[in-house]
Amino acid sequence: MSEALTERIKELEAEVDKLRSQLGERNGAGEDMELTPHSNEITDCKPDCTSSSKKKGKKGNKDRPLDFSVHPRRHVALRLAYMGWAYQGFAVQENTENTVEARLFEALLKTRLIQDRQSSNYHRCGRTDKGVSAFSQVISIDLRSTQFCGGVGVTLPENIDVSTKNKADISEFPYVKMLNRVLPQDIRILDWAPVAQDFSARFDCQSRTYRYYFPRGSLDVTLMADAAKRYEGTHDFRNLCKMDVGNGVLQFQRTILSASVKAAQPQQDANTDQYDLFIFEIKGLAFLYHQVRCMMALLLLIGQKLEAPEIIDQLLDVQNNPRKPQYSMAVDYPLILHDCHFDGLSWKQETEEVNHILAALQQHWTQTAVKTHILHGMIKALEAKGAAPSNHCWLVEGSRCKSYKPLLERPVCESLESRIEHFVKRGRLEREEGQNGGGSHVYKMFLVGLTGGISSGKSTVSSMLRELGCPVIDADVVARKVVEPHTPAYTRIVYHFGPDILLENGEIDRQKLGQLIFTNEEKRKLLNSITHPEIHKAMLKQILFFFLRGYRYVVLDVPLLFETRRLTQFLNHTVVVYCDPATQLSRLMQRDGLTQEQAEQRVAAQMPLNEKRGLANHVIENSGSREDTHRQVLRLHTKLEDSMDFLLVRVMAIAATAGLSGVLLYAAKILLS
Ligand SMILES: CC(C)(COP(=O)(O)OP(=O)(O)OC[C@H]1O[C@@H](n2cnc3c(N)ncnc32)[C@H](O)[C@@H]1O)[C@@H](O)C(=O)NCCC(=O)NCCS
Ligand SMILES: Nc1ncnc2c1ncn2[C@@H]1O[C@H](COP(=O)(O)OP(=O)(O)OP(=O)(O)O)[C@@H](O)[C@H]1O
Repeated sequence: MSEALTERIKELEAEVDKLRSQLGERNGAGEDMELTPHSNEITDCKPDCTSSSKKKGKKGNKDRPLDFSVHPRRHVALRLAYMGWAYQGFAVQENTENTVEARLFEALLKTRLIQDRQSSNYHRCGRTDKGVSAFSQVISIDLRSTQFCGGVGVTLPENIDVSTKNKADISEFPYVKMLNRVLPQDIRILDWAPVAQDFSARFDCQSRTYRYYFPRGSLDVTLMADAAKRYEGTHDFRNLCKMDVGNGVLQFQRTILSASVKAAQPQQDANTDQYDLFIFEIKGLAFLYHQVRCMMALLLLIGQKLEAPEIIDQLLDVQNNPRKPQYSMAVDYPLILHDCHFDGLSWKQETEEVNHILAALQQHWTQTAVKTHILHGMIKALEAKGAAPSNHCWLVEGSRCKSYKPLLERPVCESLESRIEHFVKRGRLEREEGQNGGGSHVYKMFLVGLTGGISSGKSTVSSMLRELGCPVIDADVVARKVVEPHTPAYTRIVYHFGPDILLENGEIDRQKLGQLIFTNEEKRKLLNSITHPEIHKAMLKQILFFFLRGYRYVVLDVPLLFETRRLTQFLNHTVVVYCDPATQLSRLMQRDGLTQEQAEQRVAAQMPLNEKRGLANHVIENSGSREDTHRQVLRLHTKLEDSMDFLLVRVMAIAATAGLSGVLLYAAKILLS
């Protein structure tokens, strides 16, 4: 009886072990679970935080609201490394929570380095797809700072007297340490750099380097290395990428600065062991969708001697081979965004943190290398028993046909022209006839007007759109710029409203001017007649700037859109942010510290919100929660991305012939006439 019981216990223990190991595997990056577990504690780390002070200060801090408006902000670049294997890609997506960016923002919020994503002035250097890793992804963002004495990238709080603050040489928040404490182990911040306010990780990146790792197998790596050189230079890569015409990509020329195939361990070059690892390394200014994986697929075919190296030249020759042959690209997991190059950034490392990261990587490497060698030992043992090693290349997606069909004899994908035709038919592209009969294509661009009543939530909505990557021009911000001292509008305002309207430092006293114009229609009209032409001119310059940078649409956040009507003729979409009158009034009083009478005067200075609602073709109802508004903004964003009702702004075509000044002249004529 007791023997049977012991036997049964053993069986159950074995079962438990089995289930445990299955659970480990199902957790995706199972190896990570065995690493030092990450702490979830820190929420409000002070610059001098140590583990003991952290423990003391933690309790009670967690849910205490933090007034971000009394802290300096600092525009910084953060460099991060991640193992992308367990993630659905870098950028946030609507249909999954499992992205690197989602984890990153959770950490930024948890550490209270940002108030929310919308107001964080965030840009990323590149997107990496599902399964792709990065050693040097760079983002730019505004973080809370300790620097009341200013410094590179620092913006001091507006509504507190910084002269009362301690300006001694106080150290900055330990950004790297703070974030790494709350990030998952497979995402690490490496270092940070203070950057100028206008720095953008997206637009200021000089070049990007990708690496693709692969074992030698039965590949002829020397042939691959020679072939890789053929990628260098500026070529049309339409046959070596996924053509993303639907997202406005019509130009497939890209410049590759260098391309090489080399042994991962230099001394292995001379060996012939099929288990040695090699790297395809490629540096370019910018890359097309799936470009590196297509380039690697071709190299793998060449390495297997299924194609000659000349196939690269043939596929880059789009005159003779205008359509991409059907082929599978290389798999995702060996690809890594190895480096993003920026000029003149002064990266700051936190030594202790780098040591931690290194130790964690060594631990991870040990586990993985040991597993690799266990597998290697098994393979070798089977080979020694006479098993025939497979010549199969495991790095290409999809199944493999028994007999190889050369690329140039395969069925081809749709041509670029027919893809463009498809989108022309759907109204997303327009054909431009050239003077000598030749046709070119202009991607249609459009303007979206976002408006509402005072304090109805325009800025709230426009921040959400910005966060989704939409370019937004805020008329209130522009209105402040155009009345800075010594601008033409400033001079005219002082002339008409008198020097009493100025603060001691010579700037316009906005509160005083507000009191004057919101209680007097004539004065309001006078101010509008001075400021509005200047505001429209400045906005126009920004619109062109965005279009010339390749944006397909721009959102104009203009409170008086329907009152002035000057811009409405150029808009394809108008969006009104609505909220019920009582909510609008109470939010306005609360935000601006106004009496009910003052708030009512300001509301009355504008077209009734109900009327505006009737004039718009999209309405965002913002009387409820921010989450509710966010859901509506996501839907609006999808509509804009898919929009087919375009107003063609032909500035790009004109820019090509007349240059930017020509464009400005042309557009100014339209907008300011
Ligand atoms: C009157 C001024 C100095 C008050 O400045 P203040 O910093 O207090 O407010 P801010 O500029 O942030 O505007 C807040 C809101 O007031 C409303 N508002 C602003 N100007 C006007 C106006 N002329 N008529 C009706 N509503 C206005 C808008 O809803 C705006 O979003 C300033 O608004 C101004 O210069 N207005 C004239 C320029 C203008 O029309 N701006 C609106 C953008 S087109
Ligand atoms: N859904 C919401 N729930 C709670 N508060 C909100 C919501 N939407 C906006 N607010 C708050 O209402 C106030 C007005 O919002 P916001 O500044 O976005 O309005 P606006 O239309 O841009 O104002 P203005 O016309 O003055 O520029 C702000 O204090 C904002 O934080």
